[in-house]
Amino acid sequence: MSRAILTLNSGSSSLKLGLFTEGLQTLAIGHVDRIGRREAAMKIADAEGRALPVPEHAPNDFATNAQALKTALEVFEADFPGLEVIAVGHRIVHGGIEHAAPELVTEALMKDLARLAPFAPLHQPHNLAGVRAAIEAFPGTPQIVCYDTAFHRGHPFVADTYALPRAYYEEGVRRYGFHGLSYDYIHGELARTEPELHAGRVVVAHLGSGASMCALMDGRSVASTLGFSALDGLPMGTRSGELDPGVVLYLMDQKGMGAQEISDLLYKQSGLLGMSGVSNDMRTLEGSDDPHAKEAIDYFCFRIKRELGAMAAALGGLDGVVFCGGIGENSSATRARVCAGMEWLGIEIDPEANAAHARTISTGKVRVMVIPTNEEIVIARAAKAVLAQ
Ligand SMILES: Nc1ncnc2c1ncn2[C@@H]1O[C@H](COP(=O)(O)OP(=O)(O)O)[C@@H](O)[C@H]1O
Ligand SMILES: CC(=O)OP(=O)(O)O
Ligand SMILES: [Mg+2]
Repeated sequence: MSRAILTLNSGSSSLKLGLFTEGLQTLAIGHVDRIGRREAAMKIADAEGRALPVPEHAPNDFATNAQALKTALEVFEADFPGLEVIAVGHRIVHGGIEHAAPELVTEALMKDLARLAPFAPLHQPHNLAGVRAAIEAFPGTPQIVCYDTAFHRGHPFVADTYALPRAYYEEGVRRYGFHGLSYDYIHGELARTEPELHAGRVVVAHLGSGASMCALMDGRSVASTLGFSALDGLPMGTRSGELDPGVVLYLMDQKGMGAQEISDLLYKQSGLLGMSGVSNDMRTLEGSDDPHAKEAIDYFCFRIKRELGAMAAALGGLDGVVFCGGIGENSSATRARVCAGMEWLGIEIDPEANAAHARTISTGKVRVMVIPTNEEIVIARAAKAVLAQ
């Protein structure tokens, strides 16, 4: 029987599972896409990217995150019979002020993390449901959590605060930033393969269903476009991104909307979906000739460009840009749009390298790279480290 570490990562529309040896070699990565939609499906591949069998499943096996997780675990067990899972690592989106280092799950910790659910309603409840499901599936096995907010906790005060009365900052109304596991991975890859660039000023654009950008100085996060919740900054699949708080006051005062209604609007009906009226999925938008789909893409790219300028200012210059996440890794059109007209900042793209998704796609003084992110291995490393403590 071989021993393995399992990782779970519940995104807002997808679920990723990783299976690793104790030595952190990848055995398999499973991916359930478009959860809750008719096209939802699971893929599982070995370390070389070769597809492994997915047994027949009913259409509603992936109707909710919890169902998708149950189905995915069955697929893993069928493909790896007799496996002994020695630890399960989980991505938890929000760690709040108190939680940064990866840690073992206890009942008290689960309660504490559940209190943060209102800060990240699209993620935290799914994340915690994943932990509960894994406890049930692997009773007695250590469950380890690591936090998407942790990588940003060293932000300078000006990048960590809002201009509210001080008491709000003290009680936790801060700019946390997210996608920290992804940025941690990219920082590690840069340190390993591009040490000079790593020592410089790099903006990483994590563009998936959730999207954000992070300014790295010498490998440390100094600013992020996401703030208190996973709603700030860039527009996302179904989330508005940055919004004048006056809009929220208007919705309350003039339209009589309550908190739940506004929350649904901003988390689930806005962003690429709301603007286009077509889809939250970049692949669908790129294939659509609806003018509103085009406008949604225009806005997405414009905001990334604007934030890139802002982050370069926060860094006092720019040496590199890294694209990652489902859109960042796969949409050459988005990368080309974001980089167009940025020569003033030293950004120039080689169209052929960009179309081929090459690791380096730039010709100018700023190095522009496409690095596939790997939140799963970051979770597995954390789980192994906590096990060894
Ligand atoms: N080949 C592609 N071209 C354009 N967009 C893509 C492509 N493949 C994936 N995407 C987009 O990536 C996004 C999902 O990113 P991902 O990082 O998997 O999301 P999540 O945040 O749910 O983990 C979707 O908008 C999807 O359309
Ligand atoms: C924090 C966040 O937006 O996560 P995801 O990209 O998984 O939705
Ligand atoms: Mg994601």
